[in-house]
Amino acid sequence: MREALSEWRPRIDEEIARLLPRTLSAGDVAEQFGSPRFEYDEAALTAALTEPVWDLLDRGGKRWRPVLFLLAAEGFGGDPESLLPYAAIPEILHTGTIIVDDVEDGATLRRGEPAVHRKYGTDVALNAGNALYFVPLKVLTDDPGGLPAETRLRAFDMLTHELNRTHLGQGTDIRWHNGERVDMTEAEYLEMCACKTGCLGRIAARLAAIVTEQDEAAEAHVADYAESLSIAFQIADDVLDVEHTLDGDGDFGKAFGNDIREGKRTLMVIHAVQAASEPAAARLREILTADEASDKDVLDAIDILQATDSVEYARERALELAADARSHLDAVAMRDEQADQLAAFTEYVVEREI
Ligand SMILES: CC(C)=CCC/C(C)=C/CC/C(C)=C/COP(=O)(O)OP(=O)(O)O
Repeated sequence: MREALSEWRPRIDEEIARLLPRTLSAGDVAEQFGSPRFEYDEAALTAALTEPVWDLLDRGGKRWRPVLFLLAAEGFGGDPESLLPYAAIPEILHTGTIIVDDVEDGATLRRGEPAVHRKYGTDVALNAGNALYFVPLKVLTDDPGGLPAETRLRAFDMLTHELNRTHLGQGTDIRWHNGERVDMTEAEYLEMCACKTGCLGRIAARLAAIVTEQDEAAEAHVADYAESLSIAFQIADDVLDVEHTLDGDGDFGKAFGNDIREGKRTLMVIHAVQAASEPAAARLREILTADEASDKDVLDAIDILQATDSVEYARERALELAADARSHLDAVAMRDEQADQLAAFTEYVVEREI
């Protein structure tokens, strides 16, 4: 899987650059929005719209959603080379959501450097991040794959549905946070996660099925594979945040105790609140809802997660979700080589260390 990620990465970035030029010229603006009524300042346009986005893209990111798209599309018999413009869609959307998410969470670091809003201001970050949500619509309008009109409508319909659900999931998480709730059930948590995180994976998978004209059953199976994979990814990511905090590992690209300081409701937290003694659960809630958690608070919270075996529990759930993803894949008729690579993806997700 790691090979597929590094092999496709430069091609994916080329496509993103075609859709989002690093330097935005007045000509690009005219092409996209019609003749301007005044002379645009090219440097200002670039600074407002593309520089912050490329700053974030150049810092890294795994690009696993486009690779999932390419493998699934090839597995369904499509030509990945000619479908590359569609591969950029989930990455561009993902980039928009992490910029906005960092504003909403008050995050300090992203991919090892100041979050976009910390570096460029909240106004610039929100505007540039939100603008990314519209780029996929332009890809479908421009129609680089020469798709029939009804296929493009199917893709529009899918994007509308999944992006709405992403915001429903994010909204639910924000409400829990603002309401200082930590007593959600695991089922509620997994549903929130399926929306907030799973929908972006579903977009990559469903798009692959749609542009290669698969039937609805195949689209549903590959979407369910991607949803379980994405939730496993999220849980593994949350576990890594705890592990890297304990190791003091700066390479992870997030601040010490990032998730605990942000008061993030993770599967570990939900499990610990249920499994801990009343005083320990109350202490965990106090830390997660504090305006500012100290280093000692972070370590106390991690102690509670460990004492209740919540880190181990989350790791096991991530493994179960990875197995569930593989079972959905088994139901899809796909070329063996790509099906095997997509199955290997589920192992990569839970085994990765960064
Ligand atoms: C509507 C809205 C704002 C929704 C927010 C949704 C959101 C930010 C969910 C978190 C998803 C997640 C696991 C990000 C890390 O992805 P990754 O491990 O692929 O990160 P990478 O690209 O840095 O590798």
